[in-house]
Order: sequence, then C-alpha cells, then structure tokens
Amino acid sequence: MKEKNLVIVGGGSTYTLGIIMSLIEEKKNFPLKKITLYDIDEQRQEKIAKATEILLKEHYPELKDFNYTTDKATAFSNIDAAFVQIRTGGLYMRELDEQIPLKHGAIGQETCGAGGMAYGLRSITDMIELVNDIRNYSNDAWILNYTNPAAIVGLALQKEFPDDKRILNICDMPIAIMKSYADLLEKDVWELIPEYFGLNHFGWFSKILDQQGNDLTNEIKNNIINGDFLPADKEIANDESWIQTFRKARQMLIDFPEFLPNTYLQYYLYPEELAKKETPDNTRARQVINGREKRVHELCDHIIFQQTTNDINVEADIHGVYMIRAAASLVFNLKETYVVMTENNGIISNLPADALVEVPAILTNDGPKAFSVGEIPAFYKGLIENQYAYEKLVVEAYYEKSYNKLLQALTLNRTIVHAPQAKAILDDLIEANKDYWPELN
Ligand SMILES: NC(=O)c1ccc[n+]([C@@H]2O[C@H](COP(=O)([O-])OP(=O)(O)OC[C@H]3O[C@@H](n4cnc5c(N)ncnc54)[C@H](O)[C@@H]3O)[C@@H](O)[C@H]2O)c1
Ligand SMILES: O=P(O)(O)OC[C@H]1O[C@H](O[C@H]2[C@H](O)[C@@H](O)[C@@H](O)O[C@@H]2CO)[C@H](O)[C@@H](O)[C@@H]1O
Ligand SMILES: [Mn+2]
Repeated sequence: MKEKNLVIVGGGSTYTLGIIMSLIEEKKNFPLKKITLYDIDEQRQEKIAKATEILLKEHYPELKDFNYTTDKATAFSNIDAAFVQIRTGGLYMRELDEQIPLKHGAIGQETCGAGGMAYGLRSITDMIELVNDIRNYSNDAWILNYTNPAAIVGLALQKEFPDDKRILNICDMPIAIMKSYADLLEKDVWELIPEYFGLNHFGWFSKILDQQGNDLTNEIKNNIINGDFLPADKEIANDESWIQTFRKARQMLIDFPEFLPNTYLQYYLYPEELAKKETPDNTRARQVINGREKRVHELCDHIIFQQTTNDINVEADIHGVYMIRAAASLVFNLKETYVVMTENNGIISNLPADALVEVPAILTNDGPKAFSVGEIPAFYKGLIENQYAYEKLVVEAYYEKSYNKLLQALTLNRTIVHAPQAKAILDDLIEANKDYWPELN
C-alpha cells in the first residue's frame, strides 16, 4: 500500500494522542508518509504536538514527516485524508450547554436535547468553513468528520455540499458498544458483524452475527439482562458516568426487548429520571476537564519533560482504531463494513430519503455502499421521525436564522416536550451563544 498524508483537524483535542497511538498500532493497515496537526489554538495544540513528535520519533520512525500548524495552506495542501474533531466554543461552552437546560429541569448533554442543539448551531459555521478550506487545497481528500453533534453537523454538510461524495460522518459509539458485547461473549470485537439502524446517537442493533453467520443476538440480550453490562474500552471502562450509562442498557432492553439500544437512547427514553440525577456543578464537561483533559495534558507534560515515551504504554483505543480502519477502507478501497452515517435514499424504506441514517455500509473509494435495512417497526419509525424532524428543523433554523424553527425543534425534542420550558431554555441559550450563533429573527 502506498503511504498517505493525513491531517488531524483539532490537533489540540483530547483525542489526538489516542489517535496517534492508534495510528502507530495500525501502521500496516493505514501506512502514512506524513501526519499534520492543525488547530486554531496554537497553545493548546503545541502541548499535544510536542508529545506527539517524541511519540512518533520513537514508535513510527518510518514516518517521513510530522508537523503542526495553524496555517491552513500548510495543513491542507496535498493530503489524502482529514480527521475532523473540533469543538467550537471548547469545553467551556459544553458546560453551559449542559447547565442551562438543567436549570429548567431538562437534560443537559453534549449531543442530545437542548445542549446538542446549542452545540450544533455553534459547530455548523466552523465545519462549513473547514470543508471549504480543505477543498481549496485538496479536492479529493477523504474528510472523516466526527465533530459533534455529528447528526446535525452531518445534515448541514449534506445541505451545503450535496455533490461532495468524499465527506463521511462517523461515530465510535456503535463499535464501543460492540466491544462490550464482544467482552460478554469472550470474542474479538472485529469478529462481530452488526445489523444496525437509526440516526447518530439514536439507533438500535437488530442483530449481531459472527463470521460464520451464527446469530448471537439472544445470547447478548440474555447476558445484558442477567448480568452486568459495562463499558469495555479501556478509555471508558473505569469512568463512573460511562459505567452508569452502559448499565442503563439493561433497563432499556427490559422495557423494549426487540432490539439492542445505543446507550444514548437513555436520554430520550428516561429524560426526567436522568435530568434529576445531574448536578449543575458537576456535569459531564466538568468531569472531562478534571478527567480526560487533565490526564492527557499530564501525560504530554510527562513525555515532554522526559523527552521519551519509554516509561508509558503506547496503546491504541477503539475510537482511534475505528476511525483509522474506516479511513483506510475508503482510501485503499478495502470494501470493509463499518457503521457510518449516509443519506437514507431508501436504505430504511419507511423513512424520508434525505434523512442522514446510521447503518452498516461497505466503505469503498466510491464512498459508502449501505446494506438495505427495509421497513422498521412503528415504535422505532415514530421515534426516529420525531428526532429527525428536530434535527432538520435545527439545520433549517440555522440557515433561515429562525427563532420559531428552533422553538419548534426544542418542543419536538423528547428531552423537553413542553413549549414554555423549550422557550425558557432557548432564550437562555441564545444569550449564552451570542458570540457563536447566527442572530435569529
Ligand atoms: N462522533 C464521535 O464518535 C466522537 C467521539 C469522540 C469525540 N468526538 C468529538 O470530537 C471533538 C473533539 O472533542 P474533545 O473533547 O477532544 O474537544 P477539545 O476541545 O479537547 O478539542 C477540540 C480541539 O479543536 C480545536 N478547534 C476548535 N475549533 C476549531 C476550528 N474551527 N478549526 C480547528 N480547530 C478547532 C480546539 O482548539 C481544540 O484543540 C468534539 O466535537 C467531540 O464531540 C466525536
Ligand atoms: O462525555 P465524553 O466527552 O467522555 O464522551 C462523549 C463522546 O462519547 C462517545 O464516544 C466515546 C468517547 O469519547 C471515547 O473516549 C470512547 O472511548 O468511548 C466513547 C464511546 O464510544 C460518543 O460516540 C461521542 O460522540 C461523544 O463525543
Ligand atoms: Mn458519537
């Protein structure tokens, strides 16, 4: 395989070091000539980049070039793939996204409900600009976007770049859940073949098969109902919030036993219960600031101080490996199957054609080729249509600068429902996001 050039956009992200470690482990699957980190925050990126430089020198000596920059021309010229992982407004704004709805009794969450809507309206402008910038310099590069809320960002990109077939919106949640299934079954996650349908952070596994075609679904369901379903990926295995989230899958399965749920459905199925559990001074953003962000920055400081990675474990994580293998399948036309987002166009036959559905697809150099799902039952169809209407209204509201459409969107969202509550949350979010959102009519 000919070596490729990769840029990681949002180089200062808490995920970059994990991606680099995963690129090291996956170098045979996705051989690289050059890695570039790009960020708008020079200082935040520098810490990660300096540690990355040492890591790569010691573990990826074959790599011909590593650099980090805030210059778009340097970052985006002559690249084959871009991983995009930005956070407009940073963790500071994430905390407000989580606290503001909570103040009004609703779920505060990074991608679900009102918090997700606020984050979506912030992300769209930057994501459109980034895609245009990348296309200015590298017209054929594959753009893997996992900037959140991926459902809303993905819909906006689909609207803005309808003819660009080299943008793939992708999320690691399905594979992270499959990793937990694999642990229950004492199998390797890559041996499992998923049948999955829905929207991003809003879907279900209808079946899990092994490589021989044996159906493992009932065994998984029994294990979840009779055992303790826990996060398995090392990144989240000891994280109390993720432990509680995975455990909630048992309740979802008892209440709705037909399909295996994405863990994010907890926010839509039990909104009042989950909102009551949240505390405004310790929402997830605060936990990430005191947890993953602190851990990653301390690790970088340690590597930079020692000028070696000799005393640390260089370990890939499921998030990084998933993005890298999916990218390799696109770039090298490997025709492997991954759960990704793609325009519906009849894949789920009783959902709108323009919905951005999350389903298994073969990743080729001509883009994702999704397997047909067919008709889905009324309960799932109803839930998805409601959620899709919310997502679509958010994107329309962004383009039309429409207060009214945002109010409609929030009122539709299952984490809110009540119009006066939606209005109060929206008014507070407008104030908090005045530096980021379009001015509404
Ligand atoms: N879809 C998924 O499965 C998935 C999984 C993990 C993370 N994510 C997403 O990845 C992103 C990064 O998460 P994080 O917690 O590491 O956040 P973070 O704040 O630590 O990192 C984001 C980085 O992006 C930079 N940035 C912001 N705007 C930018 C722009 N316009 N251009 C270039 N860089 C910019 C910031 O300076 C920061 O260094 C978030 O959107 C998060 O939701 C998605
Ligand atoms: O609350 P956070 O910031 O810890 O996580 C939010 C993200 O959660 C999912 O992704 C990952 C997680 O980020 C990562 O560390 C991994 O090891 O496990 C999680 C589940 O796969 C989600 O898919 C992302 O969209 C969220 O941003
Ligand atoms: Mn995700």
